[in-house]
Amino acid sequence: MIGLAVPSRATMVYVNISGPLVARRQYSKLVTSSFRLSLRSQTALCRDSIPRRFNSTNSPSQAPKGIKESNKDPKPSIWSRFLSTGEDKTKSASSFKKIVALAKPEKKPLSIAIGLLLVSSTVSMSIPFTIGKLIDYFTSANPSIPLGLTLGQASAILLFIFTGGAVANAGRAMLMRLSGQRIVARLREDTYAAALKQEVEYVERGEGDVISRLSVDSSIVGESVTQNLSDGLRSVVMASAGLGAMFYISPQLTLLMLAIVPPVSLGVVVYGRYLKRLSNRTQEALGDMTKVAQESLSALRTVQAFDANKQEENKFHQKVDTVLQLARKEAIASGIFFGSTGWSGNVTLLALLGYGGTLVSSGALSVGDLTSLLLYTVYVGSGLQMLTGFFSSIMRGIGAGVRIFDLLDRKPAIPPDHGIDVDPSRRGPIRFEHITFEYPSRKNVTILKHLDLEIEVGESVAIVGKSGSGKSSINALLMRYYDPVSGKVTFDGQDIREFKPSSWRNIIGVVPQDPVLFTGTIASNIAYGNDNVSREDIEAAAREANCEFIWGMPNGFDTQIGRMSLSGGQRQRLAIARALLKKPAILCLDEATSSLDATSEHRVNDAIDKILHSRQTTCLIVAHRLSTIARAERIVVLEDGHITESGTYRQLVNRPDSRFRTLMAAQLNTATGDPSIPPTITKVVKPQPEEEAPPA
Ligand SMILES: Nc1ncnc2c1ncn2[C@@H]1O[C@H](COP(=O)(O)OP(=O)(O)OP(=O)(O)O)[C@@H](O)[C@H]1O
Repeated sequence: MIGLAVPSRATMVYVNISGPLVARRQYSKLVTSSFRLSLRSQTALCRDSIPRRFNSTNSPSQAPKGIKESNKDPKPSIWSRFLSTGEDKTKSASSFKKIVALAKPEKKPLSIAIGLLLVSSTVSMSIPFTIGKLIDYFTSANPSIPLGLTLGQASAILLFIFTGGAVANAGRAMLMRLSGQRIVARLREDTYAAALKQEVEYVERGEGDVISRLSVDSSIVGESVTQNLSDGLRSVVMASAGLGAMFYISPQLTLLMLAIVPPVSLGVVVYGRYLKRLSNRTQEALGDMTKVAQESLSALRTVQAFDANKQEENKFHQKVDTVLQLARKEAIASGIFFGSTGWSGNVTLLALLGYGGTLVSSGALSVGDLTSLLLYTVYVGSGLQMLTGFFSSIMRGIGAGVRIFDLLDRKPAIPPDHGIDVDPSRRGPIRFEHITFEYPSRKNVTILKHLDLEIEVGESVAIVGKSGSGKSSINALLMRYYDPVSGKVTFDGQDIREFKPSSWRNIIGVVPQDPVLFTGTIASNIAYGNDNVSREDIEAAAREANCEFIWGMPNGFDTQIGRMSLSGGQRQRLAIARALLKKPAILCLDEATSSLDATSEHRVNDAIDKILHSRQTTCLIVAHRLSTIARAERIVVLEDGHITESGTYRQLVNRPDSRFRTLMAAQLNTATGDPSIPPTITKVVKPQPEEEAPPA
């Protein structure tokens, strides 16, 4: 086939045969880089934040939006794939506008780049003309050069012009790429900030598929405003300047070539739209795939303990297969598209050569002009082909933009910065007033039913109840991760919905069951979220939380720790220190000792005791262990969504028909297998002195 190559952006685009290659290369680049990026960022970003109830199996109710939509119509008609719906069109139009707006801060470098693009394209477009003139010069019996230049002078001028073109091209590529990367960086930061503002449910359930938006979608959008814009402009310049030059050389031959443009343009539009839809589905599928990988890799110990490698491989295989099926569809579509456009290009060239040959024979056209014209045809063809790529990339960018702007524009159900600030020194009772609550994702299940609970300032209250009775949900409401369906939670007589959630959460210290430690030093983990604290404050909090083990470590508070490098009890005490450093008005302990052995439990309880006795801190304790429960001044029993019993430990165990006693007896029986053990005595195993005491 015709082996002419014309300069393209990074590679040479070979007319007729390279279309499918380019498309395939771009696609495989997209898929592999998406996976690489997603996986890398997933692992880095989510290493420490696996939600407790995170579920990656995509039941229809939990599937991301796009997948849910595609599941609704398992057999869409061929045409429905090409045509956009009204809502889709509006979203795409607004996404396009926002993508253009993203480029605004880059106006200066982009304008320079466009100027350089025009220079380099003009130089490129002069090549066929020059080659034609050179052929005529060498084949003429009476050669002459315009302006009376010698061949040497003309060659020197041409070399100078081509060098200038190459420099302009290099400058254009550099400026475009840098602007693109800056746009991607801004987009990522904004997307990340928007994700952090969302309510926990949205992110934990993977609804926003934040990771693939951060990694893949932002790159696609960034590319579409810069690289694609640059390529698009270049191809427009190539196609239009090429056509102009062709008209100048031979209008008849140009009209012959133009006969092919309308059908190709229609194909470009249809193919572009199809690609956009396919690309959206591919992004969703890639998101699913990385979620599966992320979940199992972050739980590698469990996977290996259950010898579940094969099971995980199968799960991953299914997700990879979905991506592959979509890639197959795109491969078929691009094969048909590029095959047919390539074929039409070849036929046009042959027709031009045939008709042009007769014009040369009749003396109506010189050999040089025919050569120029054929070269311009290749340029125009290549320009059109690049426009196809440009169109489909823009479509892909718009699709990715829709997904990113969905998240950027999303109003969180509980905006963290709305409301009034809470004075950190403020103290007051907490009241749960007639609370009815259901999780937004399970609206048909009422977890709390008209629950009333009051906790006085400085009082410690333990909530007990069967597993799944809603104890942690009470904590979640207090933290304002959710709002009740009806009723209200008040602090010092004021509805907590009036407070700015970030400021409200700041006066609460939380010690969860499985505390998360972030990569960094012990000191930075204790000071987490607290920028202005001294080393003395950190050490004091650690001392108060019985974290003597820190003084025994080689680098003390500067020891680097990862998520898994401390024991459960040590992590728990570090979490207590972290909570204490805030000097919180309210402390929430969510099953802080439930997974610890007796020795660690004792040390943690000892730390809890100090808080209960020495501070004016209101404590809400969700606990299973008797040893922890008994420390609270008051115990409330949660059953069937409301409080059924309330009193001190002694009051509750001595009550006839005590529900608390039944609950605890069941626990003890399960633990010991001995139904005769009375639940009235809290036995705390005296620990062996195991750790170095902290310096006073
Ligand atoms: N994010 C959530 N979305 C939907 N349902 C949830 C969510 N979190 C908890 N649930 C459900 O709400 C109910 C109460 O859960 P909760 O965690 O409050 O119970 P719990 O008493 O703390 O249980 P446990 O003692 O086992 O930790 C359970 O049925 C649970 O499956």
